[in-house]
Amino acid sequence: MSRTSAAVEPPADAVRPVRHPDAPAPGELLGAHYGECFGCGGEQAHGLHLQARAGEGVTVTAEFTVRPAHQGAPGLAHGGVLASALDETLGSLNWLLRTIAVTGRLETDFVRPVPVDTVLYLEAEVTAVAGRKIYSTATGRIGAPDGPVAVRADALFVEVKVDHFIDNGRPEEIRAAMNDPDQVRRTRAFEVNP
Ligand SMILES: CCCCCCCC/C=C\CCCCCCCC(=O)SCCNC(=O)CCNC(=O)[C@H](O)C(C)(C)COP(=O)(O)OP(=O)(O)OC[C@H]1O[C@@H](n2cnc3c(N)ncnc32)[C@H](O)[C@@H]1OP(=O)(O)O
Repeated sequence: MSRTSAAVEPPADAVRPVRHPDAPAPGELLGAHYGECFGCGGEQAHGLHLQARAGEGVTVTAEFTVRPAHQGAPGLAHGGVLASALDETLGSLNWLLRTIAVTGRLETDFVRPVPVDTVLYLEAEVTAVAGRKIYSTATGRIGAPDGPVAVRADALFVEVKVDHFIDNGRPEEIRAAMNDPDQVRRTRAFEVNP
């Protein structure tokens, strides 16, 4: 059962997404965009530590293991954590477009409960682009990459300038990010125009 709303349906003038020529090759890990990111950062003790891998076209795959820190009901993943895993996987797609974008809307279907220790196999794809709006879709399967679908999502990301973060982020983290040569390099790479 999927009840996708019109807000995440591409408009008639949307175009197919174009993979950036410098996007990582299919099979390559994308790496974290920020060490403290709850979704992908290696420095967040209870984060998802999700690792996304480039696929063909504008697609990615990712895996996320549900840990005890991610529970909602006893022994089961919290729905918000599963939505975070979908959000992070969908967000990582924008790296293949070399576009900085944030989630405007995320519509999630929770199809099956996901027990602790389960590996969630995620796949995501950008389906269309209309100006600053990026439309994408994702599924998360349990047990195996071709296992039963447990969660799925449709999303609208909106392209932003790096100023979005500089103007809105807490100054101490922004300062630290700007002093981290690695973060600056990642951000510059994002800013390259196609
Ligand atoms: C060196 C130091 C610096 C550090 C650099 C770091 C680089 C990091 C790199 C990468 C980070 C990636 C992070 C990934 C993490 C996973 C993804 C997330 O969880 S992101 C967090 C959650 N999301 C938000 O916090 C957004 C909060 N919302 C906003 O800021 C605004 O609402 C925003 C930007 C989404 C839109 O605001 P507007 O003023 O720019 O633009 P308007 O005109 O409102 O919208 C543009 C178009 O989009 C539609 N739109 C916007 N929101 C919509 C919605 N919710 N539903 C439907 N349509 C929507 C509008 O109707 C409009 O469409 P029409 O052009 O008129 O056709």
